[in-house]
Amino acid sequence: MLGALCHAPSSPRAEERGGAASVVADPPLPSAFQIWDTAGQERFRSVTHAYYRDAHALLLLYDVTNKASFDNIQAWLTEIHEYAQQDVVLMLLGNKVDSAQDRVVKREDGEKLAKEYGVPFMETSAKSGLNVELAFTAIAKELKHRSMKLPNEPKFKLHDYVKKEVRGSGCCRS
Ligand SMILES: Nc1nc2c(ncn2[C@@H]2O[C@H](COP(=O)(O)OP(=O)(O)OP(=O)(O)O)[C@@H](O)[C@H]2O)c(=O)[nH]1
Repeated sequence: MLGALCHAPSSPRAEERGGAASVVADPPLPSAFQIWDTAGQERFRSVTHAYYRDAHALLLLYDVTNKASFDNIQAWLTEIHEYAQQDVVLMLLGNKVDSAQDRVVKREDGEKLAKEYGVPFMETSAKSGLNVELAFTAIAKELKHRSMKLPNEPKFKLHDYVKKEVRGSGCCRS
């Protein structure tokens, strides 16, 4: 699954492209975000990039109980490199950590992959809510800081923020 975030301007300029509507940020200060959930399945791959090519941020999710979803991440990253905006904010999320007994992808594997590609990483659970708000808050803060570019404010560091705020699943990390 791939989540795409776009700044949503107050009067959106939506463009129909190949059947997909994308919203482009016009004003420098976003007041809201549009969140798109795109299909993660291989058979939709050829149309998915139409949904995320104008996105300002992409949340790349795999399922910690499904090794194939983790193995797909590299292909997604290659795709994103080709089709997404050059300065798109990326975040890798290992979801379903509430299903500890079914876990097949270790946290360390996610961390390693994220490090390889230089993207922030955290494990999440849509079921328990673990780190879900944090993931969106971190992306929102990054996009806000980028669009405001206040010269006297210290630069927001997404990686550092995520490292400081991230919570573990309860079993292994506080
Ligand atoms: N236990 C658990 N189940 C989850 C979690 N997130 C999603 N699910 C379940 O996993 C299944 C698939 O969820 P979807 O949200 O459809 O997955 P998806 O990745 O969007 O699927 P695609 O449309 O193929 O991209 C559903 O049955 C969800 O209820 C989670 O954090 N924990």
